[in-house]
Parts: sequence; C-alpha cells; structure tokens
Amino acid sequence: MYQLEVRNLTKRYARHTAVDAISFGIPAGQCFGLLGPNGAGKTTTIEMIEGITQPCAGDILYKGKPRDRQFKNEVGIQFQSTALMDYLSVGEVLRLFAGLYKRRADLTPLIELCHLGDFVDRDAAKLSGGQRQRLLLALALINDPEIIFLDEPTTGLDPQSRRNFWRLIDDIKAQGKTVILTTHYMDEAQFLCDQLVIMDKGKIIAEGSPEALLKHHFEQVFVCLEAGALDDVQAEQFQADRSRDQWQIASASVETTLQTLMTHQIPLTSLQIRTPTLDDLFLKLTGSQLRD
Ligand SMILES: Nc1ncnc2c1ncn2[C@@H]1O[C@H](COP(=O)(O)OP(=O)(O)OP(=O)(O)O)[C@@H](O)[C@H]1O
Repeated sequence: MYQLEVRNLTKRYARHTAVDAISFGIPAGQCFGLLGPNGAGKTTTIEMIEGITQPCAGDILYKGKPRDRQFKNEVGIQFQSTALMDYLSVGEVLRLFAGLYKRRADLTPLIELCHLGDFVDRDAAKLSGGQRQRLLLALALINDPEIIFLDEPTTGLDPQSRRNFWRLIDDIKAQGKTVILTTHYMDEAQFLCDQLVIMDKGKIIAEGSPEALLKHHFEQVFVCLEAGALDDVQAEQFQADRSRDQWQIASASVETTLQTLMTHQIPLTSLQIRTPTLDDLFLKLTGSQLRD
C-alpha cells in the first residue's frame, strides 16, 4: 500500500486546467519529486495534497484512506516564510511553533540536524538565505512528521547552500521520513529523488526513478565538440545538434563516432563525452528546455 496516493487529481481555474487528472503513488520513506517547468502544475498539485487548495475532482488517500486529522498531525510543510520571523530570534520561533503542537520533535536534536546551533540567539530576520531555509525546514519538522512537503526549497540559494540543503534532506530521509518536493532543477531531482513524476502543462509526461527514466529513454551518450569544430555541412552529415555553444552528437558507440570524426579530420581538442540528464529527457519529450 502507498503511504500517499492521488487518483485523477484535477484542478481547473476558469477555462485553464492547471492539473489534468493525474495519478501517482508514493511509498513510505522515499524522496518523491514533482519536476517540471514554470506553470507545469507542481505547486497546485502539492497544495491540493497538503489540503491548502481544494481539488475540482479526484481522490487523495493517506495510508489507504481519505485524509483526516491523522494526516494533519503527521505531515510537515515547509513554507516560504513566516511573518513571525521578522520579530523573534531563531530559538524563540522554534519554541513558539513547538508550542502549537501536541506531537513535537525534541528541539535540541532538531536544531543540530538543521545546523542552527550557532544561530539560536540570532534575530531570525538577520539570517542568510541558506540559514533561513534551514529554519523553515526545522519548523516543518517541528511536529516530528512522517511526511514533509518542500516546494522549490532551493530556489534562490547559492550553489554551496543548495548542496548543503541536499545533504540535509538526505539526513531527513535517513530518519525514515517521506520527502515530497517540487523542483525545476534537474540536478536536484537527480541527486535527491528515488521516484519522479515529470509534469508539463498539468499532465504527467514521464515517471520512474531518475536512473530508470534515463535508461529507458536513452541508449546513447553525447559526444560534444565546440561550435567551430564542425561546419554546417559536417554537422548535418554527423546529425549533430547545436546546444548552447556546442555541437552535440548522440552516439550509441563512442568508438565508432570518434573513428568517423577522425577519418574526416575533425579537430577533437574540445571533445567532451556527456551522459544524458533529465534536462535532455525533458527536451526529448517536449521539444523544449526544462528551464527557459
Ligand atoms: N489561483 C490561480 N488562478 C488562476 N490560475 C492559476 C492559479 N494558480 C495557478 N494557476 C495557473 O495554473 C498553472 C499551474 O501553476 P503552478 O503554480 O501549479 O505551476 P508550477 O509548476 O508550480 O510552476 P512554478 O515552478 O512557476 O511554481 C499555471 O498556468 C498558473 O498560472
């Protein structure tokens, strides 16, 4: 049985269908990702599951039953901000929120888990972006939830803070909690998620583990050369695609491709070999880049 399941979940706004009869199931203890470009319907989906937005149609089941008080007690939601943070210290915010719940996590290990020990007495309003996200994460964990929802948790963070946050999510997963996140970063999805649903225009266009999805959709790797390495005639001959400032040749056999390039005396000094990513998958499925 899935810990959480949605069936034919649908949300319409006027004539626009933001989420179009999608179904998926999430086993306990996994990191489940909703991946897709802006406007795909990720936030609407997650907000319907959280109970913030009312679906137009479809079912949401928690442990096999419609969501009830138990669901409310056992989930944690990471919000983008809380107004209280402007007036209180980190420790005060945590204690205040802890007081709102019957079921609650022990604060000392929670502060340690979220690396907030050095900031307990600091004004929450004075935290950096990464520290602030860690406090919001700690607040989502304050009722010791079984499932935690994170909506675009690393948007706006610098690369180092993003990586630190990913490690933190791994630690939360190691405690057996289910993590449900939305993201439009394919590297984030690839690093964190056990299972993915890729959405576009309100529909699911692919689902599975990142590894299985890539294996299923790609037999090739990409042989990449700088833009000046091929002229247009050669590019057509090698069926090379222009991607940013590179030529990209999809190759089922790197040896054969390299031999052919050498036979045609193509300069190989800029050569790079790249395995397909979820960005490539999205491009293949929709004809557009995940991030535009
Ligand atoms: N309250 C609303 N009223 C009308 N349309 C809405 C409303 N909320 C969302 N939409 C529309 O529904 C679609 C899906 O939006 P949603 O925010 O779920 O996408 P998303 O995948 O989370 O995108 P992003 O990554 O930009 O947050 C978009 O076209 C959006 O404009």
